[in-house]
Amino acid sequence: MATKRIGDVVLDVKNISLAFGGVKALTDISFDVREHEIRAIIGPNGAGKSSMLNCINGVYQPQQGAITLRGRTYHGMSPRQVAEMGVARTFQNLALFKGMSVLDNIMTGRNLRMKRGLLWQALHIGPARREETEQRAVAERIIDFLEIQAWRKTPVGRLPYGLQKRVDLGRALAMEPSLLLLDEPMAGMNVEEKQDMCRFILDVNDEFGTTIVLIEHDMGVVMDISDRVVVLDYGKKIGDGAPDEVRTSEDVIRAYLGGEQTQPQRHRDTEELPA
Ligand SMILES: Nc1ncnc2c1ncn2[C@@H]1O[C@H](COP(=O)(O)OP(=O)(O)OP(=O)(O)O)[C@@H](O)[C@H]1O
Repeated sequence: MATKRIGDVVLDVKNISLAFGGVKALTDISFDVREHEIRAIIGPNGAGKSSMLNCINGVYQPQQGAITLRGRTYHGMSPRQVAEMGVARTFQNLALFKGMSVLDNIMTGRNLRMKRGLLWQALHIGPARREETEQRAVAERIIDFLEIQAWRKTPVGRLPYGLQKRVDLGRALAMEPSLLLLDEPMAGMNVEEKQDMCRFILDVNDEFGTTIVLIEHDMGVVMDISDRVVVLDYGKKIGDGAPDEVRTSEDVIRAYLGGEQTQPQRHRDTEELPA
């Protein structure tokens, strides 16, 4: 296998602090993400992982700090503006239209790329029709890539959970992102579904060159596919480095195992760090 080429920093997260009233979700968090990297964010429940992704895609506006994507620093940008800069995400709790087909759900990811307005699309004439045909071709290519051709006309709500997660990935890929944020892509999956999802994430990273930031509770998966890992605990960064460095860090082991006597609810059975 060819050596993976990691490039320059594309996302720079600097001194981010975010609070909800008295709850400090994130305190002074800094880390960077390099081109073509798979960067994981891990930590026990409530550590601030989803809040971090929500800052990166513009859903939350941190009270302090700055996020810079490819040299552009966010200043009160909306999620749509961040998406237009090439950032797409999947969600912990799927954000799909259950009654719509696989193809139509993936087409919703193309909306950002549509040049013609809604009126043109509704009238379905001339350039709008041509554009829709082109957009459908892209959606069909994504369906082939994710090996979900057999269900392209099936309403998403009828699919098993693992396939719904794959469609959610397809909807995000339809935005042709340069930075893909994955919020617990393996949650609720069986072993076989996890293996498939791992393969697709690695293929997206490899074949499209997409940079990926992912939150995941399954430590085996994180250690297998990530280039570097950030560890959060109670909103603070307690580790940052290659999977092997993080795995052997005393602070990280303490956060996962040490708290077990006092706060068992913060731990999930899939969360254990492998020996
Ligand atoms: N919209 C919100 N309003 C109020 N508090 C919030 C909000 N979002 C997150 N929090 C709080 O911020 C802290 C961090 O939550 P967050 O969901 O980011 O953690 P997490 O690491 O993603 O947890 P999990 O693994 O359980 O999904 C928690 O104390 C949570 O209750």
